[in-house]
Parts: sequence; C-alpha cells; structure tokens
Amino acid sequence: MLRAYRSSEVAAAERPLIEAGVPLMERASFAVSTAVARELKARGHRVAGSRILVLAGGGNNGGDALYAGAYLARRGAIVDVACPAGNVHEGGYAAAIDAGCRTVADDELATAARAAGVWIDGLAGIGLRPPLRDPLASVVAMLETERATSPDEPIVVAVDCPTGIGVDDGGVSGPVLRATVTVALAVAKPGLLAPPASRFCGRVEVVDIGLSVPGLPAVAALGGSDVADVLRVPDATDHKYTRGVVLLGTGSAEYPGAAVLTAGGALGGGAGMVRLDSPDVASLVLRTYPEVVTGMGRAQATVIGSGVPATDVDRLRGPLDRALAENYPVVVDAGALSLLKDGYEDLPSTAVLTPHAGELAELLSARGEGLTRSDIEAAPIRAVRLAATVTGATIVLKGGTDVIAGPDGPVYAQPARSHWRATAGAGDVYAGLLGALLAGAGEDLARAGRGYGQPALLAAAASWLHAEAAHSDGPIRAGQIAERLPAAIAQALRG
Ligand SMILES: NC(=O)C1=CN([C@@H]2O[C@H](COP(=O)(O)OP(=O)(O)OC[C@H]3O[C@@H](n4cnc5c(N)ncnc54)[C@H](O)[C@@H]3O)[C@@H](O)[C@H]2O)[C@@H](O)CC1
Ligand SMILES: [K+]
Repeated sequence: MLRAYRSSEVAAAERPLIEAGVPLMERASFAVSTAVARELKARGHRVAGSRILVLAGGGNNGGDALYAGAYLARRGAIVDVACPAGNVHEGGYAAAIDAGCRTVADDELATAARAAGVWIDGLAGIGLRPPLRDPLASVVAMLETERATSPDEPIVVAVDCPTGIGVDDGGVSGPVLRATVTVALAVAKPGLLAPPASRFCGRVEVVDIGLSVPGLPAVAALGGSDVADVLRVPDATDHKYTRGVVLLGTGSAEYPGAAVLTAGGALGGGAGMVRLDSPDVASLVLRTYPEVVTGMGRAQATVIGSGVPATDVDRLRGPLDRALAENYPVVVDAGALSLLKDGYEDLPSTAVLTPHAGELAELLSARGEGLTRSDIEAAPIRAVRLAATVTGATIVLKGGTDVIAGPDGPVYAQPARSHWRATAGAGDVYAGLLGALLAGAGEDLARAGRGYGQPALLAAAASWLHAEAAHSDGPIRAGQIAERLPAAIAQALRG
C-alpha cells in the first residue's frame, strides 16, 4: 500500500530526528542519486560522462538535489547546478562545488537544460505554498517549453514531489515541472497519488530514509497484496450463499447491455450467485450468462441504477430501502443516484455511490453544496470527502484515477493502468464487481452496522482489480474487462 501523509504531518515527524542530528538529508540525497543512476542505466547509459542539471530552490528540497548532484559528480557525471530562486542551501551548494559541479547563470539555464539528459528537480518540495511564484514560476514554464521543443526528452527526477503541485490537496494551480520519476522521501504525499497533481508525477518511488509517520494516511493506494488481504477466498465450508449473492437492479429497455455488463462484473468478481430483478432484460442477460437467476430474493449486496434512466428508477426504491433497512451494502450507480437527491439524509457507509464528476456535482448541489463539475475535477480529494461527510455514504468518483472516500478513514486513489479502459460500459462492470466484493463481506458488514471504513477499502480493491483487468496495450471493450476479472483476482492472490 502506498501511504500518503500531509506535509505538516511529515514535518512534525521529521523534527525530532533532525534535532537529534539524524542525517536525513544525506540519506535523501543518496536515494535521489541512486534513482538517477538507475534511470540512466535503464536507458543504457552510464553515470560517468552523463550530463545532469540540478535545479535547486532555496529550501531543503534544493539541498537534497545539490547533495545528489555532488554524489553523481563524484561518480563522473558532468553536473551543472542552477540556483534560480535567489537563495540556496549553503551546505548543499558547497558540497556540489567541492565535487566539481559547475554553476549555471540564469541566462545560461535554457542551454544547460537542453544539453542535459537528466534534470533533478529540487526547486521546491513540501515547503511550497502554491501557486508557484516568480522567479520559479517563469523558470518552470521555460523548462516545460524547452522540453516540449527538444528532440530528446530529458529524464526528470523530482525530489519528493514535482515542483508546483498542491502537495496536500492534489491540486494544480500554476506551472508544474512534470516528472519522469518522483522520489518520495519516507512516505508519499497526497498530491503524488491523487489527480490532477498525480498526473505530473510519473512513476512514484517511495524511499526509506529512516523516518516513519504515525497515524492513518490521508490518502492511500492499494497494491495487489492489499487486495489479496481483503478478497474473500472460498474454503471447503463455503457454498453459493455464503460466498455472497448479488442482486442486480440494472439495465432497462433503453440500455439493456448494462444488465449484461453488471452481471459480467459480478460473476467475474466472484459472486456466489447473481440475481437479476430487471424483467425487461432478463432473457438478454440469460443468453450471455445462464448462471444468472432472475427475480427477487435474498441477497448480501444490491447493485442498482446502471443503465436505468432517471425516468425509470422508481422501481429501484424497493431494493434500495430493503438493503438500507437490513444493513446490507448497496451500490447506487448512474440513474439511481437521482433517488438520493430527495430524502435519504443520513446514509450508512455501506451505501456506496459511484458517480462520475457530473453526477457528483448534481448530488452535491441537491444537498446545498454548490460545487461544479470542474470544481470537482480540480480537487477530487476534497469533493469526495465532502460528499462522504454530507451523505454519510461511501463515494467512488470514477475517472482516470478512481478517488474513493468513506465518512472516515483514508481517501483511496486507485489509478488506471491504461487509459483504454475509458470506454462505454466499463463503469457498469465496476458496479457489478463492487457488488460481488461487498456481497462477500455482506454478512460481516450487516453485523457491524453502518460499515465505517470497510466499504471504502473494498471499493478501492474493486478499483485495483478493474484497472488490472482493463490493462491493455490497445482498445478493450467493457465485456472484455469483465471476462478478465478472474485473471486479475488470481493475479492479486498470487501476490
Ligand atoms: N527537514 C529536513 O532536514 C529534511 C527535508 N527534506 C527535504 O526538504 C523539503 C522541505 O524543505 P523546506 O521546508 O525547506 O521547503 P522546500 O524546499 O520544499 O520549499 C521551500 C522553498 O520554496 C519557497 N517557496 C515556498 N512557496 C513558494 C511559492 N509559492 N513560490 C515560489 N517559492 C516558494 C520558499 O521560499 C523556500 O525557499 C522536503 O520536500 C524534502 O525534499 C529531506 O531532505 C529530508 C530531511
Ligand atoms: K521538487
């Protein structure tokens, strides 16, 4: 699991170690130099003879970059050092000069940037209060132009975070220096995981510098082994009912395929049984999935709304109310979200809402929170937290990175592995899959009452599996994502 903590929490954890003289900056800069060497090696280059540009701001982030430059210069790299902030970390600068680095004047920076194969971004780290101001803002804008017009992409290694991102809120409010790889010191930071800032981070590598941050992370991203921990693997005592029954109130005469896709998601996600309560589309679903049972009946999780237009959702009120009354989890997708605009004041976290940004904006405005779709896309962490707080429910904001929050616990940010998954019906498969995971835990969730952070964790696991199943070098159909879910589950379980 990648765990991200806010800058104030990192600074508070750092303070006693720094006071005790623990050489955190030495460790950090050594880790950065190792990352640079590895990136060069991966492209068939050696450190010796490589041209590297260190971009050093006036804070400790610049110090890290300068000491890293010194290490690399001692290994034979040709290292230029630019300090455009007007001040510089003195110890780091002295070490860099001592190791043979050359200082670049401000008017030579563009030329040095073009000549270098690697840029080490130490302009600002967790001490930055965005938006980035001049002179650094102009420097970053110039470097981005340089990169865009250069025939060879430089490898950009960001120290701790790409300069300019909203480290704590994941926002982007000014120029950002896009990274190839971000070397996160000790722990990730929210902006490294959550969009839109995470789109500027490249690969995120967390390095150990002997610093741990206590408490729950603000933002987390599950890996395959975390998913394996929450998957319910059947044993010899299980049968279809104990593995979990998913009831689907999905699909309509208008969008019949959504019922097929949610059924595929639920079956591929390991449901013990899938029931379908959508008479209009039952025969279509049975043609693809004869395993599906039609009609109402007992279920440990309910999925409603996928492919059901808002004009036809009244029939879903029954299954929704029953799930809520019995404390069983319910996934409220697409058209069914409109049911929640009126009433349903205090939902439990076992109600999992799966809106995209536009649907979330509508839901929030019905609750008196005037966020537009673009407000939500600019600050998804804040939006899902707010929505979870005002509704009580678990919110899954679907996108290139799914951002998930319950009323308590961390926000999860689960990235797509390839963006080919942005295809019609992929969300229906997700809703069915999530239904299967929730059904597996349904009895426990019902016993535990309102669910607390558990549904968010399961939703994050569903996002990981969905991303894994949709991983593709070329176009993929939603139906194929459903077909590939069993392999994604096996992949998570193999570790
Ligand atoms: N404290 C330590 O000893 C350690 C800190 N570490 C490094 O230190 C970094 C944090 O260092 P600092 O707290 O010195 O801060 P930073 O170096 O991240 O940034 C502060 C600098 O940015 C400038 N700045 C702030 N907001 C700005 C804006 N909007 N526009 C332009 N400039 C702006 C400040 O004037 C200051 O010069 C971490 O990200 C990490 O790289 C690591 O070396 C680990 C140990
Ligand atoms: K940086």
